[in-house]
Amino acid sequence: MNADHAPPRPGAVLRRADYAYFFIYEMTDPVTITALSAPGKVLLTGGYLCLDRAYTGTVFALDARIHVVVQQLKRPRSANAPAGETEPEEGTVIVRSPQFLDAVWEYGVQRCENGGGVKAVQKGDGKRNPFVETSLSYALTYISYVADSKNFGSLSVTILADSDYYSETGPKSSDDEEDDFITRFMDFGVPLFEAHKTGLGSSAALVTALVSSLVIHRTMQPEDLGSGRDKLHNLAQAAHCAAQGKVGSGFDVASAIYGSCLYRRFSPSILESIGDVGSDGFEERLFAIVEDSDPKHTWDTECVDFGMHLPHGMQLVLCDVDCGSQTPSMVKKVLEWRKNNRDEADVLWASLQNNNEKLRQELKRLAQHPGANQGDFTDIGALIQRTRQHIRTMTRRTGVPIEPSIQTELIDSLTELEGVIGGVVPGAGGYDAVALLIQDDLDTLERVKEHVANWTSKVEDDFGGKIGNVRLLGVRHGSEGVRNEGLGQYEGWI
Ligand SMILES: Nc1ncnc2c1ncn2[C@@H]1O[C@H](COP(=O)(O)OP(=O)(O)O)[C@@H](O)[C@H]1O
Ligand SMILES: C[C@@](O)(CCOP(=O)(O)OP(=O)(O)O)CC(=O)O
Repeated sequence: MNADHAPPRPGAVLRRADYAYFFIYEMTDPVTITALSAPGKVLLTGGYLCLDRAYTGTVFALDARIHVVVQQLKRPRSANAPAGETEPEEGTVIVRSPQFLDAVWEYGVQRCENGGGVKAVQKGDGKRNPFVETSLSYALTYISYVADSKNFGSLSVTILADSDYYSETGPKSSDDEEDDFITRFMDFGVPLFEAHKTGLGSSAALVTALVSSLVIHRTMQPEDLGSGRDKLHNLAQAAHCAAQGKVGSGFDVASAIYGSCLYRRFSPSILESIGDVGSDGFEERLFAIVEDSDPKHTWDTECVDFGMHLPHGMQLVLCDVDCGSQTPSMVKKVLEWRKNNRDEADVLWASLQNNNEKLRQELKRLAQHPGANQGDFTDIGALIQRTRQHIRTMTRRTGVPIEPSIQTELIDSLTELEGVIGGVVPGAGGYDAVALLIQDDLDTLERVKEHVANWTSKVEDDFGGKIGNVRLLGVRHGSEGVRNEGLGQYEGWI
């Protein structure tokens, strides 16, 4: 590393040595605490379709967010330390998720030979958290490569999640601002791995907030978040895919970074040859992926209209059915059916894409021209119904419970309520939470709440499923992606 390197010109494309400049000159006295959050998601339309780049998905970011606070426990060795000074002992990263019982993971930082990067190695024999572990390894590898230093000091990382990510949390008062504030971060009182997820995309929000906070903490300033967003997206997609053990469409990570958007996925080949942390040359491959510097594998994610809002007078709510579905096996079956029935699938996929696009355009038109519809969302309701018809065809033809009949019954009955515009099974569908577009007023909210509180199914499900308690989650449309956070809200938790 050359400490005499000249500062990069403002606006210049940064090279590795430039990062080293920042690390030496700007980061020798690093900020001691960094806090960021990233939102959960709901894929309103485009489930299964958006796995293929030929189609798109409309994804809404939610106001339920996962927060990560990084604190520097021990400063890294100064870059100006005299040559030959012995390296201090290896750094430690302690990760806590204090809302859950026994959710503490302690990692040693292992430097790998032959450019293999930096591996977070869990100490002790507690249950591993692959999303935390992989995010640490990927973020620390990237940071150490750009800063040309493997010295991080010791870090403490605290994860805090909004209540609606998990079903255990009990009904949250959704129209009482004060209650919402008091219960912002709940003590869930259960071990993390026993918590029932509501399907808002906790792992994507977590990975995004975790890698972003570490990179900002060590190689950028919080003000750089906007300009660094694309790189953080690339890093978070790579880490999330590795932790999941598969390349999904990545819509959840994209919305965690950019917020609500029309999403077209990246070409899977971009991440296919990255290899494992520790393999020879891993750090260089990861760097090329994050910096988008490999001309053979250029990032081609499209997030159109990101940060988009719902039309004035409309709100998005979710009704949790406390059941959950198995997305990977559903995806496998749907894709298999598509492969074996290509002609039929192409017609169905095209009809869905076409109608979903009309729905998105109408939402956009109304958002841009408040008052154009005089509060009448009938057209939106009709487009939602059409999309659902296609989804039900998909359900019948694939034999996968995307919109099983007990969900049809629930959504139909909700749609009949005054003020409810329409509802869908978002994402992969199944027995997950249903998403409703409603008129944004307290009476409608009250009607929905009451309806689901007294809900009992009267049909026999076509896939044998059962709905437990249905409850209106407190979560709403959030639109914004990853963002810096103030520290006041974490009092008592960090
Ligand atoms: N609050 C949290 N603290 C630590 N890890 C978490 C937290 N929330 C989620 N995770 C990690 O994400 C995993 C859940 O990811 P996944 O099964 O993909 O669910 P989701 O559909 O919510 O993304 C958990 O098993 C855990 O590893
Ligand atoms: C099928 C999909 O297109 C959408 C799945 O959406 P969900 O919102 O159901 O996802 P999970 O939270 O991971 O279960 C798969 C994908 O796009 O990766």
